[in-house]
Amino acid sequence: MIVTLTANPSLDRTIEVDRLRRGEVQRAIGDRVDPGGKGVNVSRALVANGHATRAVLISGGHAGAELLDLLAEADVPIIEVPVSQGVRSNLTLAEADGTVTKLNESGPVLRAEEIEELLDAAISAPPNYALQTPSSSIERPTAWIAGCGSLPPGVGASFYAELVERARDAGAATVIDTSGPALESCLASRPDLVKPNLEELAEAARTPITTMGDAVAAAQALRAAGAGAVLASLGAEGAILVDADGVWHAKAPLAGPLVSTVGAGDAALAGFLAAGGRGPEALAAAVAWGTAAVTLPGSIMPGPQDIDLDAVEVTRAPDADRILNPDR
Ligand SMILES: O=P(O)(O)OC[C@@]1(O)O[C@H](CO)[C@@H](O)[C@@H]1O
Repeated sequence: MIVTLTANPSLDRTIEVDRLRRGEVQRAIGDRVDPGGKGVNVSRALVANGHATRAVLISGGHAGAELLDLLAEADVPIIEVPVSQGVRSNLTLAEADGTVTKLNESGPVLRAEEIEELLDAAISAPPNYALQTPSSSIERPTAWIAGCGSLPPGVGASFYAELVERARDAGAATVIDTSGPALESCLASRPDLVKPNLEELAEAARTPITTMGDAVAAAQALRAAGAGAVLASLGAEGAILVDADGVWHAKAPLAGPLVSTVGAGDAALAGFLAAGGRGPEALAAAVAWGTAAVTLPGSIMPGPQDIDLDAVEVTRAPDADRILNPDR
């Protein structure tokens, strides 16, 4: 059982244009709305692949109501914490050449009691979630709690550190996927895993990253600061896993044209957790799920029909001199 916590979920609206021309009135050539927020996406990907999950998220306002409807349609089990201000809407402008411009609102201001309820919901929601199958009821204790995404206004940077400590007391492993001060301040609480992208990794380690060697050194710096393992997504270069056993790199070719990178990191994290949450097999799954996600529109999460584990190449001790390009 994997519980995700999204303190700042969103209604993700994608508008497709041929080419974005700033300052002009343009007609969309396509549009779509997806449920959004990083933890929400992780749960959506898990559901799409038949894994037990619960998405803990705030709810409120018109966007929040639409978000809940979309999650119900997708059969994503949720635990909602109603808050006084409305859930945000985020906008993606997708151009025909694959360029994506994303405009994320800051989100509702949360009150102290709402923040406390959110933490409580994540920790106490699912001690023994019973998954019903036709013949039996399988007990699934919470294996992982995934704290994902930005923190809305009013939520202090120590939110994820608090989550990690409470989860540890409750016997669950934790992964944190966030950026900036929220990422930096959770490290001292020793999360089992953090999942930065290249930019977030460079920011947290306070070092520019140009090569694979730089990325590995930055991941090692995050481990030295307290993270048990670092799963860093590297765009077209796949991902690296740096843990107590060493360094692995995994990469896969795209099975079709690149359509949207939005949510690909979330799909990768879902794949990693679904495959056990540690070691090279989980890294391979992360890259297979993330690579599948970028060939799908908006933030559609890949299902088994999209994911090709056999296409992933995993190597130990990757070439340190390899130049990394964050763009796919
Ligand atoms: O503003 P945050 O919380 O950092 O990111 C939010 C977000 O960009 O992340 C998801 C993709 O990873 C989207 O569904 C959502 O709009």
